Amino acid sequence: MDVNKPTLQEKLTRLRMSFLSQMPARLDKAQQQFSALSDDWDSHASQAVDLHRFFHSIKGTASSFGFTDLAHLAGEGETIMLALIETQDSTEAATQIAPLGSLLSAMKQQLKQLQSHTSSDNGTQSAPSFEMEQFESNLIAGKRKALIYICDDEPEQVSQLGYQLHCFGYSIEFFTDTLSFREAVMKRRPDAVIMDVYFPNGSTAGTDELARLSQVIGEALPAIVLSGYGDFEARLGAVRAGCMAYFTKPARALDLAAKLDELLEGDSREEQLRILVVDDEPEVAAYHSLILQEAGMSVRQLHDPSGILDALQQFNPDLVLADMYMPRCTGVELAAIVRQLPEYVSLPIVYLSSETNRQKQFSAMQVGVEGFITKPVVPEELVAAVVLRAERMRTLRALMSRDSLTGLYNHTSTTEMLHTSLAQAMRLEENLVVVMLDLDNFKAINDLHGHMAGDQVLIALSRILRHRLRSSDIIGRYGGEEFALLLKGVTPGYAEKLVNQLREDFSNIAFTAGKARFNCTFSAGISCYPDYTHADSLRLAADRALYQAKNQGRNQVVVSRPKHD
Ligand SMILES: Nc1nc2c(ncn2[C@@H]2O[C@H](COP(=O)(O)OP(=O)(O)OP(=O)(O)O)[C@@H](O)[C@H]2O)c(=O)[nH]1
Repeated sequence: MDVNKPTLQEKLTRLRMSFLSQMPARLDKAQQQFSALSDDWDSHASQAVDLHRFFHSIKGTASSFGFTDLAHLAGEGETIMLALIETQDSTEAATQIAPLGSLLSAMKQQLKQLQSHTSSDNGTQSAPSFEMEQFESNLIAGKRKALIYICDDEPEQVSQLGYQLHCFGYSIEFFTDTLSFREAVMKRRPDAVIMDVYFPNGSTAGTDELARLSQVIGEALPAIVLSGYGDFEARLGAVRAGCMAYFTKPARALDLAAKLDELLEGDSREEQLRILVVDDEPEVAAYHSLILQEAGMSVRQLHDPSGILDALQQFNPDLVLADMYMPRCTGVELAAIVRQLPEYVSLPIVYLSSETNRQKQFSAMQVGVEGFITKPVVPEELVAAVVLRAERMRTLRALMSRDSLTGLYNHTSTTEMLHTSLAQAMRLEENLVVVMLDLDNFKAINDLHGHMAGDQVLIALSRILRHRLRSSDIIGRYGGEEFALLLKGVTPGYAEKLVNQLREDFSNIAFTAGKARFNCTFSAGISCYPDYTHADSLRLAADRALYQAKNQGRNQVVVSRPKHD
């Protein structure tokens, strides 16, 4: 762990302090509004709504931050103001508002106490009543190249396999004996292990070592057995050591890569869930964002609901988490605006509010929102509620936009993304590289080795692309054996180098079909914005470059040099 990096607890404490530091000014303003309304309700009636909002928002924020007494006082103020606004009797109002004077004093008193506690705790006072530390320890690990340890006493048998796994995008380290393997695990935990069974120091030394290690470190390492033997004893040893899969030699790198991906929680390139948090209170938005970010989600905050259209277009969220009461427009109105847009009719919207009135919650949901989460939220529950709905959205979207064989974006969505990525590149004034990539002589592979062997090649290429490109890059299966890549913010020269490296690595992957072994290559054409400024011209330029690569003998990359757009 990076000791200089603030922990979740420290970040939350900062937010809470920031909230407290703004309270005196907000209380002063509330005091002025209260005095004005007490003096002359009719002339200042519009301020009543503001004062109600003040109490409502302090109730929600204070409870989120665990300042329960302050939240309770604000809740009393909210009730008084609501009754006053609803009765609309200005003669009664002046007397009914009187208790707010002592309530505001009590809030100031409470604030002083909180400030002295928080500063004497040196900023480390524990946040809300829930188990933040436990939540922190359950966080999803960040993304990086997965580290795989291969332990086999006959390195020559696995070196080729290791090399091919490296081509798929894994970081590989080899060990030839169980002792050095154990030492390495104790120093740095791998993401997964590929372990032989038989070693000179014992016929089941490999799986015995895994079993021993799992006792020492308290959990089984994600492990695959790769053994020359497939007998019952060896398999039983693997099961008892908690191994997830068993392969006998010789194993195909593609099959091992598929199993490793499965072990490493499915698709290691799975994009983060994108959540748009709409709340006019910056600290509250930051607080909820922090919880969702720490759980591995990508979060954007929007404090002014009028920015919703741009935020939807630019961020393309999987879910919107919106406050219900905001000054410019309410959460209900916001949801109705989103629902006016055909492309967002199924986007999940969840309200996050301290509104506890069931009737109000119910009518707020009539505009087609997915749920209602009441503040203060327990982080685990917020994450669970958001993930559940956002993932459902992802699944639906994937069915519509992904190719079923490779899981990559299909032709339609790749074309759409070319347009949106180009618009984004123009806005950010950064490059956008388009790569059209086509397998060489693929028809011959199908004809010689069968359609299923051809499918394995397509899957292998898509796997390499997913492993090796950044999650911000777009990878599409543009046609049968044609792929399109959209690489953001890179130069054509960098893209050429990258694609050439991919081309070389891919050409080294050995495929098998029955007894036959074969390799496959691809050719690629590259074009770049701003050299070309229209989606069609970008794609056509990359296509022309690809055509040139094919004509020049295949297995090469050509960059389009523009004459005119
Ligand atoms: N196995 C398999 N083959 C496919 C799939 N989609 C398209 N193909 C095949 O891809 C082959 C493409 O052949 P061609 O367009 O002649 O190109 P090529 O043989 O790769 O030759 P060049 O592109 O000129 O190097 C055809 O045989 C298609 O049947 C698929 O999903 N699976």
